[in-house]
Amino acid sequence: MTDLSAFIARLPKAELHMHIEGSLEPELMFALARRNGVEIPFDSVEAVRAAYSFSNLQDFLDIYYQGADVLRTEEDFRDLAAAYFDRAAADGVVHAEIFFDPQTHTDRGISFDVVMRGLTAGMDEAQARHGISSKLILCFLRHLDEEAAFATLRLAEPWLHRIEAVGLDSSELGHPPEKFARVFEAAAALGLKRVAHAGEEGPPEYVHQALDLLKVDRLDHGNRSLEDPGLIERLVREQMTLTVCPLSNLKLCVVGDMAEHPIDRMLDAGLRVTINSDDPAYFGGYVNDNFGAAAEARGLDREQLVTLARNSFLGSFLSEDEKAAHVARVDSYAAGT
Ligand SMILES: Nc1ncnc2[nH]cnc12
Ligand SMILES: [Zn+2]
Repeated sequence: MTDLSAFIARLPKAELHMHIEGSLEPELMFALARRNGVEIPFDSVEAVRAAYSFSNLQDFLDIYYQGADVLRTEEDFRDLAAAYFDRAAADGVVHAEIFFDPQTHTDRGISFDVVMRGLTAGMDEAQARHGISSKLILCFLRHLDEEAAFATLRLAEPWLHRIEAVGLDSSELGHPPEKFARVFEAAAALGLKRVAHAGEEGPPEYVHQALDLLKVDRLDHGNRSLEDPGLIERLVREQMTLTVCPLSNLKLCVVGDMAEHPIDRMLDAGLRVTINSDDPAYFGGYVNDNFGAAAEARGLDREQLVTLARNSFLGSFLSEDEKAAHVARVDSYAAGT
């Protein structure tokens, strides 16, 4: 282990952009397929991994939604969450705000309550076993319509005590944030915070819409904001947190090579950027792999890594006191190493 990867390994951090369905490792996919008697179109774990070669977001989404079909019972969702939290704990994650895609499940006849009971059981166990705190972000699938998003929001109402925010994910191009402005307004009225994927494949205009129409508290990805200097200035001025996902960007061809990743340009511009894993089972790495890959390719130093870790808490939905306590832990770790 290099000095830098040892430093990353124990750096306290929060993860703010991780789709729980995207943490389904092929081994668990096979175990759940067997347990539930579900056919999957692969012979082996190796064959699954070999199929994970994508040329854009849609390529990935097609296989990601197919993989989620093995998730059927409350226990499956609990096992999925438990596996993620065990792995995250090993990476020094002390707080996670995780996405889930209820429509992927309710559209297959799995009830919203089954998903919620399973995920929240996994979250509560992670708190007890590892001391990891966590929050849930309900994502609407943007390739579906506004009415379906409203129906999902209604299903969430009995669970608002366990849901922190709503998000927007799936196929970005052709599905601008404006399509969901009224749903996000209704979510805000219910007291939910708001985030949205924007500027991953979509143009800077989608980032403007996420800010102006969805009134997001945090921006997921946001890479293409760099094409619009006025937008960068605004994001810096508003101290908007961007949840950047380097290995995802590489695997989905948002960047051609990690050596071209803009993470250091974003930091230099004064953007409040964080590093996250997005869909770790599909993109070849958990959060520390993402820190390591970006640090190596872009020559990030300890000070930049500490800024990224501080940002992960500052950009979280923890209380101001909790944020301050975590930031103090990051600073004392940095001072002691
Ligand atoms: N990177 C990503 N972008 C959009 N939707 C997603 N769903 C899971 N991962 C995603
Ligand atoms: Zn994502």
